[in-house]
Amino acid sequence: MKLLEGKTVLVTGASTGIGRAAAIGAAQHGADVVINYHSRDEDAQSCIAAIEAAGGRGLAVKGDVADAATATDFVARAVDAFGGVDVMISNAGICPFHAFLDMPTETVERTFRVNLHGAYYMVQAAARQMVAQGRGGAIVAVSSISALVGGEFQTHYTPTKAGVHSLMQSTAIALGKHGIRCNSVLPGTILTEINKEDLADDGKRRYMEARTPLGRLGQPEDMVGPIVFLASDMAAYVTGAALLVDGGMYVNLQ
Ligand SMILES: NC(=O)C1=CN([C@@H]2O[C@H](COP(=O)(O)OP(=O)(O)OC[C@H]3O[C@@H](n4cnc5c(N)ncnc54)[C@H](O)[C@@H]3O)[C@@H](O)[C@H]2O)C=CC1
Ligand SMILES: C[C@H](O)[C@@H]1OC(=O)[C@H](O)[C@@H]1O
Repeated sequence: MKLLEGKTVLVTGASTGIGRAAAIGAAQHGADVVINYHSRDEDAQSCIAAIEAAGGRGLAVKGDVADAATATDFVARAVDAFGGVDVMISNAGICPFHAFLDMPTETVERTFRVNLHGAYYMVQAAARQMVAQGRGGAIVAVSSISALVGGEFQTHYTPTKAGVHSLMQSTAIALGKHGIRCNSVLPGTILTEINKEDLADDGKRRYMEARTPLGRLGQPEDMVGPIVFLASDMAAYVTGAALLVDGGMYVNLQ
C-alpha cells in the first residue's frame, strides 16, 4: 500500500543518511520529493535518481538550513516545481563530538544554528505554505533519543534535540486548528556519517550494540516506516507525539 500518493514531501539534509532514506522511502510511497542539501552535489543528484527510479518526481535545492532564507527559498522552489507542500521532514543536523570543558564557542553556535534554528525556520516556512493552501499537512522532525538522555561529548547537541522535540509539541498546538500535524521521531543509534568516526572505536560500538535489546544498531532504512507513517493519513489523529525508534536502547537500564 502506498501511503503518500499524490503528496509533495520536502526533506532537509537528504543527500545522506536518514534524510536520504526518508526521501527515497517517500517516493516509494508515491510522493514527489524535494530535497534540501548542504554541499555534496553528486550525493544529492544520486538521491534524486533514486527518487525517480522509485517512480516519483524529484528536485534538489542547495542551501544551508542555518540561514532563514534557505527555508523560504526551499519551500518556494517546491511550490514552483510541484504546486504545493504536503509534508515537511526536518532532518538536517550535525553532531561534532567534543568534550564540555573546552568546547569551542563556534562549535556550540554552529550546532545550535543548524540543528535548532534550522529546524525552526524550515518548519515555519512549510507551515506558512500549508496554512495558505488550506488543506492541512504533516510535519515530522528528526529529534533523537538524545532529547531524553545525555551524552558526555554531546553537551551542545542534546539540547538541540530536546529543542526539536519541544518545537513539535508547541507547533502541534499552534497548527492543529489548520489541520497540520506535528510529530517527532527519536532515533537511537543509526549507522550514518554523523557517527562514523565515533563508532570507529570498537569498544564504543560494541557498548552501544550491547545496550540495544534488538541486538544491532540501526540502519537509515529503519527510520523510513516510522517517518512515512507519521507523514501519512494513517496517522491522521496523531499530533504532538514522539516516536522512539531505537531498537529498545532507551528502556534498557539493566
Ligand atoms: N545517526 C544517528 O544515530 C542519529 C541521528 N539523528 C539525527 O538524524 C538527522 C540526520 O542525521 P544522519 O542521517 O544520522 O547523519 P548524516 O550526517 O548522514 O546526515 C545529516 C545530513 O544533514 C546535512 N546537513 C548538515 N548541515 C547542514 C546544513 N547546514 N544545511 C543543510 N543540510 C545540512 C548533511 O549534509 C547530511 O546530509 C540529524 O538531525 C541527526 O541529529 C538522531 C538520532 C540518532
Ligand atoms: C551521533 C550519535 O551517534 C547519534 O545521534 C544521536 O542523536 C544519538 O546520540 C546517537 O547515538
